Amino acid sequence: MHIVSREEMQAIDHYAIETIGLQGAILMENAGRAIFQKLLPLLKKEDRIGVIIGKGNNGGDGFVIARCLMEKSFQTDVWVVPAKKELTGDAQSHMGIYFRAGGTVRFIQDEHNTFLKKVNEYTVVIDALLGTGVHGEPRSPYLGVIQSVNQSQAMVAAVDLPSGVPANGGQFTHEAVQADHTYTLQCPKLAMYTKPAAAYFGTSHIVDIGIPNIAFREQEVLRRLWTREDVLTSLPKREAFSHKGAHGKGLLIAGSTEMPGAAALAAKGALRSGIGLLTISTPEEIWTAVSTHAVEATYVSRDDIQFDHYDGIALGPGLGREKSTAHLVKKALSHDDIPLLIDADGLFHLKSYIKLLKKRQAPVVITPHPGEMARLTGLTIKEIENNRFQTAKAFAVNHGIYVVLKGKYTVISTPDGNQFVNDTGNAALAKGGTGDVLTGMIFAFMFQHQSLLSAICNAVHLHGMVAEHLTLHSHSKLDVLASDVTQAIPVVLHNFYRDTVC
Ligand SMILES: NC(=O)C1=CN([C@@H]2O[C@H](COP(=O)(O)OP(=O)(O)OC[C@H]3O[C@@H](n4cnc5c(N)ncnc54)[C@H](OP(=O)(O)O)[C@@H]3O)[C@@H](O)[C@H]2O)[C@@H](O)CC1
Ligand SMILES: [K+]
Repeated sequence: MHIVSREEMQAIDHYAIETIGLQGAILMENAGRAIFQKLLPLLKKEDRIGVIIGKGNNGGDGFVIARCLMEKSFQTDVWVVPAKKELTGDAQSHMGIYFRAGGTVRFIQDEHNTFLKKVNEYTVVIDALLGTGVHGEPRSPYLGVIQSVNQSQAMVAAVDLPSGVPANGGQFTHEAVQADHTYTLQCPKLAMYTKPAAAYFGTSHIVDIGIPNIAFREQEVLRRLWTREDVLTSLPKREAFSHKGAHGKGLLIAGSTEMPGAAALAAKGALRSGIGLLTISTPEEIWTAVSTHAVEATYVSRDDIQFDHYDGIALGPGLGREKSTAHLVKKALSHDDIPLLIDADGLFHLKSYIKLLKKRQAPVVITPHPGEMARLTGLTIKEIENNRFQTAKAFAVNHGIYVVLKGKYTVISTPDGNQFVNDTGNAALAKGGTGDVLTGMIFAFMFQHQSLLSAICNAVHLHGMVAEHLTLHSHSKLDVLASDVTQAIPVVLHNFYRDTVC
């Protein structure tokens, strides 16, 4: 499923209307009807419903929903913000259809006090004020209407976007509709996966309005959600006659005397995700501590590493930021025909050797959180968070690497500019050590998947699913530990393999 910017959505709409000939009024009819069908199970006959309509096409969708509600005899008031003559185009057409079908409306500017009273009495409000056409802070009278919707106790169902939320996300501080449900038309907009916009959506529903796929292909939208179906069709199949050497001989350079746990967690993540052979390089003082948790691994001293012996290298978790560990990053980068995964303190050192990235033949994957990304790019964390998609893509393309920018919605960017968003996981993962487990999972998958991209995306997806599994069955979001994540990988993998179509 594609994820689009406001401009891409407008271009896709335009293509569907002008080139394919699927008229705007038809798309609007499809949108309103499809939203109504999805909304219907949430409605009760005794509900008092207010449909609130703005002057653009978002309002036009509202007229279609109002007609569907009227046909099913729901108690509905339709409130219109602009004067009648301000409505144009498809919205005007659907207002006409609504009137000729027997509908009536009230204008907020004529009955402002009644609107304020009524909005508090509604049990359901349909927000069809502003959609992708909004720019900047909602102006009067929209701002006041948004405030009264937010103060009401009604369940708020937003059409396409909660009104006032910019479709492209980014920083904003103005008031916007706080929806309980948002019915996003055709495909998600960037706002759904960025802060602070994502918090306004409530439960998101994607509504198919019939725009043909060719419209997306023609616009070359390079961003999409990585779905459960993607995982099920790309999980690796283990050949009956395979042997341990066929599933990756990996070197994990991780851990320090202060952070032995990071090495253990990354190792456990890799071992639980199917790596064939794992060698861990940690300071010798902590071999015993780490090997208690990773008995299946072998160990190598930092001075004795033979980089060429491995199919891939992961480095960084708990490595430490001393100069003595920096040369390991340089050495790993210099062995340019070995795939490399860099995380945590490895990313700290990477900044000094960033030019080596372009010289490599084998792929590099980095897994920064926004703080690490800020350090690598020289931007602030705020700048990263406000432009997650753009900064991650620019870094991936400029350096020819895969960037896994972690967060509530982790964004995976490829060297050729494609981006994939992960929507699994929850706040149980907001804890030290869970990133180390993810590094281990990606590392193990790198050796076993058909493509590096599906290896990375599947690991991120399953890591999130493990958190969801834990909080659904046996844990709260507070008490999940990174070691719990490693222990629950098997049940989640088991469930996925049960459903797999590989
Ligand atoms: N195109 C299609 O095929 C389909 C589109 N569909 C639907 O159309 C929606 C997009 O429609 P849209 O482009 O008309 O924009 P929309 O969000 O309704 O509002 C624009 C109006 O708001 C106004 N306005 C802007 N900023 C403002 C502010 N800060 N404060 C106050 N007012 C502000 C602006 O006025 P202006 O500022 O330009 O004078 C303009 O009049 C989309 O989200 C989806 O729901 C579906 O029907 C499927 C088919
Ligand atoms: K809306």
